[in-house]
Amino acid sequence: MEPNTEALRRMARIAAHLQPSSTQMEGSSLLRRENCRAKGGAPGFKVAILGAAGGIGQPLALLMKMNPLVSVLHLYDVVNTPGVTADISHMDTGAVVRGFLGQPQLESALTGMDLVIIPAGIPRKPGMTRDDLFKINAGIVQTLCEGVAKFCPHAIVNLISNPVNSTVPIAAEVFKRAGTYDPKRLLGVTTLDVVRANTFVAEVLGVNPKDVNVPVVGGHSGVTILPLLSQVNPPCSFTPDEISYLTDRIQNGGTEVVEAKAGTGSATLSMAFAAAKFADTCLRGLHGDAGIIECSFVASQVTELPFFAAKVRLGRGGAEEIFPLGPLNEFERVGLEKAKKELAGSIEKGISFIRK
Ligand SMILES: NC(=O)c1ccc[n+]([C@@H]2O[C@H](COP(=O)([O-])OP(=O)(O)OC[C@H]3O[C@@H](n4cnc5c(N)ncnc54)[C@H](O)[C@@H]3O)[C@@H](O)[C@H]2O)c1
Ligand SMILES: O=C(O)C[C@H](O)C(=O)O
Repeated sequence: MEPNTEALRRMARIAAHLQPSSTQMEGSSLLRRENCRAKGGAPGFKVAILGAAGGIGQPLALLMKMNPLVSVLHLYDVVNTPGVTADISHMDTGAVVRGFLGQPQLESALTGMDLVIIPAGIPRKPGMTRDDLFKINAGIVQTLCEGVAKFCPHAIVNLISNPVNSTVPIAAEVFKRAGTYDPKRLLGVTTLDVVRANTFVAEVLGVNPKDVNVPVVGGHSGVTILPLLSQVNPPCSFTPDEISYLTDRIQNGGTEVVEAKAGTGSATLSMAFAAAKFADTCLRGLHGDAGIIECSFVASQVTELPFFAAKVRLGRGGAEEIFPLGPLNEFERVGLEKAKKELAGSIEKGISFIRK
């Protein structure tokens, strides 16, 4: 390559990196940037985290910065993103990190994104249910999803904010109203239930959790969290006492953490791990990898309810296939009826929040 061609390319790369959105909160580092030869952007996907300065958002940002499938990472919050962005951006991995602060910067945060992960909203304190978060989080999710509909309508959305059983229907209604709804691209994140189930089942079996896969269906709250212990992979059996212990522990894993944190929040680190795992499966699906299957709370016809968590196959279009629940034992059939009863109310509450 001619030396002057390489110099021109370098200048172009620097100019591209110094576009307005990348400098919004970084004025003081501009001079130092101008001395850089180039800022290499790896090929890959563009990912935004909304709520990036929070308990989940920060470790999730760290994990997404480590993901080789991510080329650009946008960190948006209503507080503290300058510090989080400066910190994460020093990691020597390929993804270019940009920070965005407050509603006026939501457009820049979202434009061009392939995947939007939403952990924005308040967490539980001891004694609260996830539904107690509805009052505040419903409005936050509505506003952010209105932004997604406007600025990156084709992005895949991973919704973490609780109560997931209601916030996913809220997001669906926002997208329908905007005319951008694609049910395959809206995924409620229930991976933490699977991560917990794998961990607790592995403890009982005395094996490595990496070698265990427990399908968890239904929703993400109390009895709606339905682990299918009859379908554990690799196949195994449990005593009635083990089934009762495991079901209870998986359904109440969130509360276990809320109580242990004693008023300072809910699961953040294990959740960031679970969210990063789920986001990675979505990106691998977008990338065209085959056989990517995870549980997620999605629009579905697996039951008579409009939304249900089940195993889904992730592909270029998002949740491209939703698998039936498979054969359930009597204990699971009873659990399914309880789950559906509670889920119906939570879904309706989310839908009517937007349709009101
Ligand atoms: N789906 C799951 O499995 C799961 C697991 C754990 C927690 N959660 C939920 O995730 C949410 C976040 O939990 P956390 O522990 O990170 O809480 P947190 O309070 O530590 O962080 C939330 C962040 O959201 C930000 N935020 C608030 N309003 C916003 C807005 N309009 N736009 C952008 N950002 C905004 C806050 O500034 C804060 O930084 C809670 O609702 C919690 O219940 C879900
Ligand atoms: O329990 C919570 O409130 C947070 C989250 O939903 C969890 O399962 O840890």
